[in-house]
This record gives sequence, structure tokens and C-alpha cells, in this order.
Amino acid sequence: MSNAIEIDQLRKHYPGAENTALQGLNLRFKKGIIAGLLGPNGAGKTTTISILCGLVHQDQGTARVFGLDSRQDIIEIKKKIGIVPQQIALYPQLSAQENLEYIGRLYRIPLRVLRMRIAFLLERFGLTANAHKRIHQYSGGMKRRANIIAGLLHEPEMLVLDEPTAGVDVQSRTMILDFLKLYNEEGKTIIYTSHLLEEAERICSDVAIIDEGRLIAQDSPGNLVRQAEGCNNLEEVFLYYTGRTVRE
Ligand SMILES: Nc1ncnc2c1ncn2[C@@H]1O[C@H](COP(=O)(O)OP(=O)(O)OP(=O)(O)O)[C@@H](O)[C@H]1O
Repeated sequence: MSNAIEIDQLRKHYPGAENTALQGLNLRFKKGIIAGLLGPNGAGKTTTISILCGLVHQDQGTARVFGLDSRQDIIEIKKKIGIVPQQIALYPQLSAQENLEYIGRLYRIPLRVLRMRIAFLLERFGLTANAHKRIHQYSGGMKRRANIIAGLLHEPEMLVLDEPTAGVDVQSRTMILDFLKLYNEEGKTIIYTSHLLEEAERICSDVAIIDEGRLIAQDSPGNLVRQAEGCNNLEEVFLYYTGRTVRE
């Protein structure tokens, strides 16, 4: 099976920042899997995702998505991946329908096709009845679900999600995770970050733990638990590798 993501010796230091965000990160994720990119606060997860989708440029090293270079082939990459950022990337004063039509047109999706996709996804994420409500009137869970739809409109081969279940209730979380599993069963690759390790353990077939901008461990959750001495679950593995010191 070929790789969806290939990252080699990635380095990034934000101008004026105290710490170096990425210090020679090496990482591979295979096509067609649900992969977890895990790490404590400030480990470099968002920076990694931002480089993969061309929002941030690395100082050194290479990042490839389906063999395409994140610096040279970003237009091609953007057609193949859907990004769901940590922050809600929707206009609060517009309705979900208006936001999604606007975003879909940026992808040049024909309006008739776009409206069908929006209707399908709103239904899938339980938002049909609130399609014409403004986003600022949405609950946290509804905003997260609408934010995910925005990343799916162009039917990407890979979905990259930065903490898609942060701060949502169990019902929204279950709906989101069920969708990710279904999308993956259609052959799509899912890469996601989360601080909820029990959740990652449940849905990921491959987990990479990063800390201080480097890869610390990577394997299936089951193998990681077996290999780390005295650990019974992914949370214990995470503490085993990253320690108990609280991060700034
Ligand atoms: N725009 C920026 N300017 C300066 N420093 C930054 C910027 N973005 C991130 N950093 C720093 O880079 C490092 C990595 O941050 P990053 O957001 O990638 O980590 P993360 O693993 O996503 O963390 P979290 O779990 O808190 O979201 C941190 O030390 C952070 O303070």
C-alpha cells in the first residue's frame, strides 16, 4: 500500500518564537487508513497539518501528500484533501447553507451538484432543520459538524481534521466518529489530531505520537500498548513517552 503522507526532516521555527515547532520530523501514513496524530500541547501537530496543506511553509525538509510536494504542488494537493481546522472556519453571520454554497463555489463545484451535496451532508450530520439558521446561533456541536461539512464539499480523497471532536457532547462526537469510519470505508484516508486518547484508540489503525517537533512512537494502538512496559491503554502509552510535565 502506498503512502498518503511522507514527511522527511521537517523543520519549522516561527519568527520570534521561543521553541522550535518542528525539529526534524519524520512521518509516514499509509493510504486508506484512519491515522491519529497525537501529542501534548505545543508538540507541533497543527504546524504539521498547516505545512501539509500549504498554510505554513517549512524552513527545511519535505512534506508530500499522495506523492505531491507541499511547496510546489499545493493546488493539486488542495483538490485531493479536505481540511477541517481547529477554529470554526465559517462566517458567523451567514447560515450554514450560505456558508457552504460560498465555500463550494470557491472549489468551482457546479451549483446544482453543490446543492445536492450540501443537502446530503446536512442530512448526514443532522443539520437539515437548521440549514438556514445563522452559524452564530448554532451550538458548539452544530458548529463543529458544519465545519466538517465545509471540508467535504469537494469530496476529497483524504480528510485532515484538527481536533474535530474538541468540546462537543457525546451525541455530536458519536455522529462525527461514525461519519469518519464510514468515509474511511469508502477508501478515503483520514488523518486527525485529538487529545482524547480513548477515542483515538478506538478509531485509529495507526497512531503517531509526536513531542517537541519529533516523532516519538508510531504503530497500531494495540502494538503501542504491548510495546510500552506496564501500559494498559493508549493514555498510559502517551504518558510513558511524553512524560507528566505540564506543557506551556
Ligand atoms: N504562529 C505562531 N507563531 C509563533 N509560534 C507559534 C505559532 N504557531 C505555533 N507556534 C508554536 O509552535 C509550537 C508548536 O505549535 P502547534 O500549534 O503546532 O502545536 P500543537 O501540537 O498543535 O498544540 P495544541 O495541542 O496546543 O494545539 C508551539 O511552541 C507554539 O507555541
